[in-house]
Amino acid sequence: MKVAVLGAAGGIGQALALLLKTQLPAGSKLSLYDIAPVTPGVAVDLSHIPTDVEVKGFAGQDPTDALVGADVVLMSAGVARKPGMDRSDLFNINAGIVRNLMEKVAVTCPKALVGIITNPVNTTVAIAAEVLKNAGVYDKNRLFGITTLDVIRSETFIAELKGLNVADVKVNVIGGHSGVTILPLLSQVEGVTFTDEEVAAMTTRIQNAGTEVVEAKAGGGSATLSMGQAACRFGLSLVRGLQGEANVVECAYVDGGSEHATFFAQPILLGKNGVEKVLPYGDISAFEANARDAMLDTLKGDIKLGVEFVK
Ligand SMILES: NC(=O)c1ccc[n+]([C@@H]2O[C@H](COP(=O)([O-])OP(=O)(O)OC[C@H]3O[C@@H](n4cnc5c(N)ncnc54)[C@H](O)[C@@H]3O)[C@@H](O)[C@H]2O)c1
Ligand SMILES: O=C(O)C[C@H](O)C(=O)O
Repeated sequence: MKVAVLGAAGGIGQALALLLKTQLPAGSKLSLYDIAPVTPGVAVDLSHIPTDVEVKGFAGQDPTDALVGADVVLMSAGVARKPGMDRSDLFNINAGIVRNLMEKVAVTCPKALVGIITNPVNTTVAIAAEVLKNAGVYDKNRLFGITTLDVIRSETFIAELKGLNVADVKVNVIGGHSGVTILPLLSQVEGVTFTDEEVAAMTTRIQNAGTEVVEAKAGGGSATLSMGQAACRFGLSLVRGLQGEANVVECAYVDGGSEHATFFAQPILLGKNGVEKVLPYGDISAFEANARDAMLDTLKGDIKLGVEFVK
């Protein structure tokens, strides 16, 4: 199994690479690419950790060598938010970065499962899809916007609020990955009841959690360590699916035939070809149905921006 991380010298990339080096199955290969010249050094550093995962690092303008033979590509290349910015403010720089990298993916490893971390995810995933379509290699089951950070935040915050063991808390988060498009389905959390006030406050906290980190880092970037953990969880789930493990389910932002929007985050069953099945997200409360319907214009606008950028 070969996993390539694009943006591997960055805050997320280095955390993710460390977690993958220690958690990928024995015999895996980890390929690190970034434009930053330090990247081969990051790989040498990681290679001294005694696990059976071979690490190679690549720097420069062309990711091709890092992508050859990749089964999974996780992309965090791009710029991060500073206080006062929205994720959509990253579009001007990150759209071109994602397009250029995806053009290389399309040629070098068109069958790889690709997980996009680079913001604004609602838009960059649409860009990635258009690039793959233009190259004639688009398979909607192999492209994912990684929204796992919203899931692990939900699990953490609910466990804290309700005094639960976080390992027992499972939450679906649907929609997209920014502001009102992040919708945790609190009504479905087993063994927990929330007052209306708690639902409103918890939903807002989860939607604003990225901004919470951006402000706390005071100009030093956005979530990197929690995102490294989230991307590792999702990347390992992709690998487990590829290896034929049964019942691997994650929420992700996919082109899954949703009635709501071309791309929509919801639970998916992962398998040997990526998305095995898009799962229904189940019954939701009136509050959640209203929030879902209210987000759709924003989400569709974000997607349109990505499609038009490539056209
Ligand atoms: N999906 C999510 O939930 C989520 C969570 C946190 C952050 N993010 C996003 O992830 C991205 C990365 O965040 P970060 O904190 O790691 O930023 P960072 O600045 O620490 O790292 C980004 C890395 O990308 C590299 N890079 C830039 N252009 C490149 C290119 N063309 N090819 C290869 N590498 C390139 C940079 O050299 C840098 O090492 C940001 O867009 C951020 O908003 C997404
Ligand atoms: O908020 C950001 O800009 C980064 C990321 O999308 C997050 O949710 O932490």
